[in-house]
Amino acid sequence: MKFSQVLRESAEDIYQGIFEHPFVVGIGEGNLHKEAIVHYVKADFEYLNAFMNIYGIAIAKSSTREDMNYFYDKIGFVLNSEIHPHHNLCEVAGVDYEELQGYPLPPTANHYVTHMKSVAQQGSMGELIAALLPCPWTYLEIGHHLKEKYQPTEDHPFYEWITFYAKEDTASVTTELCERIDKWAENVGEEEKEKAKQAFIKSCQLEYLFWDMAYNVEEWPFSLEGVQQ
Ligand SMILES: Cc1ncc(C[n+]2csc(CCO)c2C)c(N)n1
Repeated sequence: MKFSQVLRESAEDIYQGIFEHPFVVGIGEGNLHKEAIVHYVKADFEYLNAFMNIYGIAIAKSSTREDMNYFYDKIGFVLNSEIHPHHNLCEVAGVDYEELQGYPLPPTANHYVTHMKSVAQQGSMGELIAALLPCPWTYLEIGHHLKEKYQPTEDHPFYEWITFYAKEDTASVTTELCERIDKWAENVGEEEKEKAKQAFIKSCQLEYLFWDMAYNVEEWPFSLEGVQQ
């Protein structure tokens, strides 16, 4: 069995939990509350910045031009395309996207980003990819799941969000990262693979918790004023 399949199977319960999460169900049913949408976009804008930083770390760790070009290209995609689903959410919530930018990450989102960054800095290329993979892979499956279950038409409030993630682009980044990690796994021992699996599972758990963070409008318990992020 390919290593990417081992990873996916090890997280089956988390994927199912994500499909059933009230935020994800709320996208499908088109009845998400505004506070949750706003909280999600604020945190996700910063999450995407961190995601691009990590692609930058991947470039720093790359030894071939092909790898460098690959991660460079992915930064471009996050910069220019990942904003479309955010625009859809902002339209539904009736807020300007610019108003939701520059906020500190709430605790759970901060935890997720810190996990990915520390794995990226300290781990192997395989661990780095494992920590990043749940991001496109869970969204791709959410997109497919919602498309199939709710069969949204253009008048659905989250039609663009759902169709964006069910599209080819999210599928191809998932497939490409899987191919990369499968190739990496062919040349490393069990211990290395186990570390990558742990990084993958933790990111899956944190994907679930990111939805929870947004749905419950999670905040820091005390003011962050004067605290460096
Ligand atoms: C918490 C969170 N997880 C995943 C995504 C989806 N996503 C972010 S960047 C990217 C492309 C990777 O090259 C994808 C699919 C998100 N927006 N927010």
